[in-house]
Amino acid sequence: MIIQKLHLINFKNHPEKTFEFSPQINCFVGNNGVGKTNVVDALHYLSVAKSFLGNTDINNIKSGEDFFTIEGEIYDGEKQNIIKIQMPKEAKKIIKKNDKSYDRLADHIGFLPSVIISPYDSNLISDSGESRRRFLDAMISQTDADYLFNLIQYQKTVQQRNALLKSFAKNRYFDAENLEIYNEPLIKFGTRIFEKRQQFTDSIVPLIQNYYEIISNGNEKVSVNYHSDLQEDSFENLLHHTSEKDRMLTYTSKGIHKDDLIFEMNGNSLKKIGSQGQQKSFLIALKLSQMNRIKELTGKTPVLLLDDIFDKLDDTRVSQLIELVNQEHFGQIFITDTNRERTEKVVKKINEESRIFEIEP
Ligand SMILES: Nc1ncnc2c1ncn2[C@@H]1O[C@H](COP(=O)(O)OP(=O)(O)OP(=O)(O)O)[C@@H](O)[C@H]1O
Repeated sequence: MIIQKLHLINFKNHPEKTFEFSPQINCFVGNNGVGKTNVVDALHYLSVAKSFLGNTDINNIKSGEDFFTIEGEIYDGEKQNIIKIQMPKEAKKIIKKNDKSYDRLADHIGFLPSVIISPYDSNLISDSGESRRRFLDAMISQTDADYLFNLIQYQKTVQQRNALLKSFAKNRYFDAENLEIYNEPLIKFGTRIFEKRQQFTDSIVPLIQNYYEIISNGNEKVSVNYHSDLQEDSFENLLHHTSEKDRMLTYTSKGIHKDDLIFEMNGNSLKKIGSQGQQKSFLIALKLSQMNRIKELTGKTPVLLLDDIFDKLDDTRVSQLIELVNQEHFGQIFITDTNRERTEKVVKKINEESRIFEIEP
């Protein structure tokens, strides 16, 4: 997938801008705050119709304006497509492909797959298990439509079961049979999700380790372990054994909603002992592995968005990363950097066609 052109109107700090991209490497350079990340965020919108920074759509309309428009020309290997996202202040967001509106936003997901590596990824290491579960879910659902369906059903069932436990406590009453009604769907959907998460993690771990080894020049070893209550016992037994505890706690204490990914470096917690550069190298390895899997499972090469990628990496790691990009043919890449000289040096080393865009406020 190649983004050939991007046209922005009133998107964040950009009143109106047009970019014509190289099919290979594109760099946005300029001082802090000029709007480099904002351009990358617009590219992210073309992929999944939302910001990667977690901002609401309305906040992305340029201050004082009534709407924003992001328009992209995308070559899918056969033909040119126009994706247009319009966000009026007073109405709903509209997404059109070749002038036709999508009925559901979800129908657009998967047309232009992307992988973003940005400073905000550090949350994956520092935050609670919830952000890692969300990441795992997003990775799997990009290539498996059933997964999302199972997950939504599971989450609804947990909510209903928890509501029932709370109502038992409120009314000083307990009915084990009534609670059991929720166990069956919980087991059915939960076990499927568990198996898919386990399979996905198994498939991605060797890739992460390989990429990390290349970027770090073999300096450290990292590991990723999937932890789930369902590894201890069958979900049925777990629910059976914890029903008394759940009654006291008034929520479902065991299940895949408690899963986590454990990131380690040389056998210790990456969060505790990893330096900023090591953590960043790990996140890059993780995201490149995600890219590799999407490519393998969908046959589409995602666009790679690298926001502030070189910050905190030493020269050796930057060189290794460039070497990797050269070898693996990652497809179209977008890079932001405050340092034009460094960007020019990096781009020279990569044997691909490139364009550098100086972003001005
Ligand atoms: N809705 C908005 N309207 C106007 N300006 C906005 C809006 N949202 C963000 N901005 C501006 O965008 C700028 C930040 O842009 P961005 O994060 O893309 O900068 P950057 O070039 O990537 O900077 P850095 O090098 O520091 O990462 C800020 O000046 C901010 O005020």
